[in-house]
Amino acid sequence: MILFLKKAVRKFSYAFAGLLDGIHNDASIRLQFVLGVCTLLAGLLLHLSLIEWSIVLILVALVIAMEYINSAIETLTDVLFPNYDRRAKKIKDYSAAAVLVVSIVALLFGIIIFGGRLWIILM
Ligand SMILES: Nc1ncnc2c1ncn2[C@@H]1O[C@H](COP(=O)(O)OP(=O)(O)OP(=O)(O)O)[C@@H](O)[C@H]1O
Repeated sequence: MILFLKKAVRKFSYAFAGLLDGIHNDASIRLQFVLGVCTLLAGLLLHLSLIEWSIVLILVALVIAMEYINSAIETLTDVLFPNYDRRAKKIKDYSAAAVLVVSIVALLFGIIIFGGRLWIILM
């Protein structure tokens, strides 16, 4: 049991180190964190409902997680293909497209949720 807990703590510390490394060394990840924090602050200001908070939190986490996966794939691709290679281009472009899809959905939900709240306040 203690061995299992030690292993779990070690795994968590690796994941946490990855989290911090991304924030320190990857501009795209940092940007997503900044946008995420701004979104959460806007949510606090606009007093979102429970269901709105649930959607916002899921989407903020999803976009940030996708950015981490995209960066990991980019790093791996750079190792596997140090020179120009059309397979590397495909891998990186598909990976970036995945982030784009989630980001567009998050943006649309943001417009609906935050736009709706502003509409209620301003009317
Ligand atoms: N080895 C390669 N072979 C072919 N095309 C590549 C290669 N590396 C990058 N590319 C192309 O250049 C684009 C940008 O790649 P890059 O590695 O600069 O990623 P990025 O999107 O700028 O991310 P970041 O700035 O976070 O590194 C890729 O989406 C891909 O189209």
